[in-house]
Amino acid sequence: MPLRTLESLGSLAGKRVVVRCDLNVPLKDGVITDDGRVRASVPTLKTLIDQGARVVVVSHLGRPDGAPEAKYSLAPVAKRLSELLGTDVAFATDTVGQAATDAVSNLSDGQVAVLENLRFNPGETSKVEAERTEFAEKIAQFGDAFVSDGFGVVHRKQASVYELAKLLPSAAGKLISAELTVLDRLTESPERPYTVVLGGSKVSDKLGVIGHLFPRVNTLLIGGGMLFTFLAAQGHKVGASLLEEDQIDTVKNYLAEAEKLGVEIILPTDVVVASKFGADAEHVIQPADAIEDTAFGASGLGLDIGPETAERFAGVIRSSKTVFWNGPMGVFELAPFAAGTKTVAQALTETDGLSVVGGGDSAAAVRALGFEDSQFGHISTGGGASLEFLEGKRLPGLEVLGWQ
Ligand SMILES: Nc1ncnc2c1ncn2[C@@H]1O[C@H](COP(=O)(O)OP(=O)(O)OP(=O)(O)O)[C@@H](O)[C@H]1O
Ligand SMILES: O=C(O)[C@H](O)COP(=O)(O)O
Repeated sequence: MPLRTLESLGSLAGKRVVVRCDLNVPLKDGVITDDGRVRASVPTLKTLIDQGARVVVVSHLGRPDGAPEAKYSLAPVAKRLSELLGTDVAFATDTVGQAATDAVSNLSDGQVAVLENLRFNPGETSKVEAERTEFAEKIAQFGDAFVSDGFGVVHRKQASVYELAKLLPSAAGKLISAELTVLDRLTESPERPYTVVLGGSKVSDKLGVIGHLFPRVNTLLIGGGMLFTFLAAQGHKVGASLLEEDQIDTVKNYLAEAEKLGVEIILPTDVVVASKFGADAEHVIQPADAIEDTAFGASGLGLDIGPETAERFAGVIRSSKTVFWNGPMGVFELAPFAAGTKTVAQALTETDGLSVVGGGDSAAAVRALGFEDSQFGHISTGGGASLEFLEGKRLPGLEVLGWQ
């Protein structure tokens, strides 16, 4: 069955429409550092406003633990959304309490309200289906229809992504439809060589995906926080760098399996090792198998791939016909550790094949480093979501909308 699109909901004039967006943007001291995901939500919201719907926007931000935490408030996001839509946007200081009830009942046709962070409520991410359903029922009271448009979160079986879609007439928004059109090209006979570049810090999420990519790709380039688990699997010491010790055996198996299947996994040969996590940290370029052999010893932190590795990765990317990149190569937010990410981004702009960047932080990285969205084939709002889509997995947030 194909995905149910917005049109399948018929006229939404005068109806209350709950829209699940992924407005999980990077914030620094309460200021949005990259508004890409807010911009990406605009086409669907504008369509609904133009139809005269009463629009109730819900989203998560970060990973709060089921209770309010000021630094994860969606208030700055609601303000930015109002600027981008060119209209007032009401903000409710809770998700399903009195403030939300008032904000929704005060909406007139064509008006928008944003409710506070879904993940301030334990029901949103609960492992217990009944608890998720109970929370979804509370959100469902605010809508006559549900539009799911948070592509970045369709891989999560969470109340507002999955259960809510079963409680109201539901359909995918324009962002999800647009993302699937491009990502489908990467799953249906991609041009080869096909290279996937992986980095970032959500290491355990992404390590789980790697094995499933083997039948699909020719080369995997490993950078970012996950490279250290690979180095550890090869028997190297990694100082105080990010490491998933319980994944070392899995990674060993990956290395063996990749060799058997003829998939090339290219690991860094040099790493930028820092004395501490900070822009003013002392740092040196170090062979990847000698991370602890610096003045910082076992407290040294690998915060970027080294220049030799970056150039090697760039060469592979430039000669690929299809490249998918998820996760920064280093801590690009700190200038001394941005070079690897910049070299890889530059190479993606130079390949004559299809280049796709996936992930909130990856998209933020390329923009922060001065690249334009138009220099890439596509910038996906989904990090984990796009990766799991590429591995051919059935994603709950898409299945519930009819996608097969
Ligand atoms: N060596 C490293 N050590 C620690 N953190 C790192 C390292 N390399 C990259 N990072 C961090 O990884 C973060 C991004 O990781 P993440 O996995 O969230 O990326 P993403 O997939 O683009 O985003 P998302 O999954 O949120 O859409 C950045 O904040 C960056 O600083
Ligand atoms: O940043 C993302 O990839 C999405 O917003 C999903 O966030 P999560 O990994 O915290 O579920």
